[in-house]
Amino acid sequence: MANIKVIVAGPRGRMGFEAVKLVHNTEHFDLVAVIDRKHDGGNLSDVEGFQGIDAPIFSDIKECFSKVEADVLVDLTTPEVGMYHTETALQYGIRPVVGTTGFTKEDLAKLDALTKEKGLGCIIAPNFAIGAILMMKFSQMAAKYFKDVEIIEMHHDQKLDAPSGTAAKTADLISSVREAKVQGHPSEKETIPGARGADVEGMRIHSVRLPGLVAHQQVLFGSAGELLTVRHDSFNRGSFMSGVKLSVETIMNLDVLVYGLENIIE
Ligand SMILES: NC(=O)C1=CN([C@@H]2O[C@H](COP(=O)(O)OP(=O)(O)OC[C@H]3O[C@@H](n4cnc5c(N)ncnc54)[C@H](OP(=O)(O)O)[C@@H]3O)[C@@H](O)[C@H]2O)C=CC1
Ligand SMILES: O=C(O)C1=N[C@H](C(=O)O)C[C@H](O)C1
Repeated sequence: MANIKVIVAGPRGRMGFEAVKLVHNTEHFDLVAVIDRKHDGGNLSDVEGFQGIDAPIFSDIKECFSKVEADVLVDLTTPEVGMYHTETALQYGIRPVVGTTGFTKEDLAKLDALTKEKGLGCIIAPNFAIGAILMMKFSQMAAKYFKDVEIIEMHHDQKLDAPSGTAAKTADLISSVREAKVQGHPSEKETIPGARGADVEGMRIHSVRLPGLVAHQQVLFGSAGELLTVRHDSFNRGSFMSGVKLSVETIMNLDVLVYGLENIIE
């Protein structure tokens, strides 16, 4: 079988850097280009940290798709840019694997429609780490028995979106089995706005941002006389790479939108 031709958007970023190395080091993947707004027209091998990794650099994604033959775009940028890149990839017949978070429900609906129209696979992965997928699945299982849930997600202080994509997806999975319930005292009042966190059908999400953190989440389930905590920690970005690899391989056989790796992990 031919190698899978991959473009990475955001190569100098914390995730993009790891993804470039993954693609470069995977025998059946070829890194055919990168999207980087700061080095248009150059070659990645001339950019600090990428010595020996040969790939043309484009700042304009449409120019890149017009000139380079590719199968998959791996996007690791920002919410607005990521949405534009994903839509453009689908328009050009290229399958997007999107790690970028911060997409709204409307964005997801738009991409679902576009994926169907084009008959192309698209993976939106709020979290690529296997442990994080299990943490979300275990939380979904627990929510069937515990209706009172608080999600605490904790990230580095350079993160742009809140809540995290993982927390939003966890809330989604929990909502699918939990009847909406207003938690806490019915008459509770916030004397400082935001004290009780974001409200998703009565469950609460709290976003912590601190230097030193990478990506962490705990889901607390409370009931009379007991507390269940489900927790996951990513200590480095290497933790996400097996999920990126699996996504690039799997997307070649998909023709629908997949939101969350729990849908493709056996
Ligand atoms: N799904 C998952 O498992 C994970 C997802 N993420 C998500 O991945 C995304 C990237 O995270 P992270 O690597 O930490 O972020 P970084 O800020 O380290 O990297 C973002 C990259 O996007 C680039 N970028 C920003 N704006 C543009 C633009 N207009 N055009 C082209 N490139 C642009 C930046 O380049 P420049 O230097 O020029 O600004 C930078 O290289 C985030 O949305 C994050 O939430 C993160 C970890 C795991
Ligand atoms: O920005 C990050 O770092 C991460 N973003 C993703 C998210 O928003 O859930 C995945 C992981 O938590 C790291």
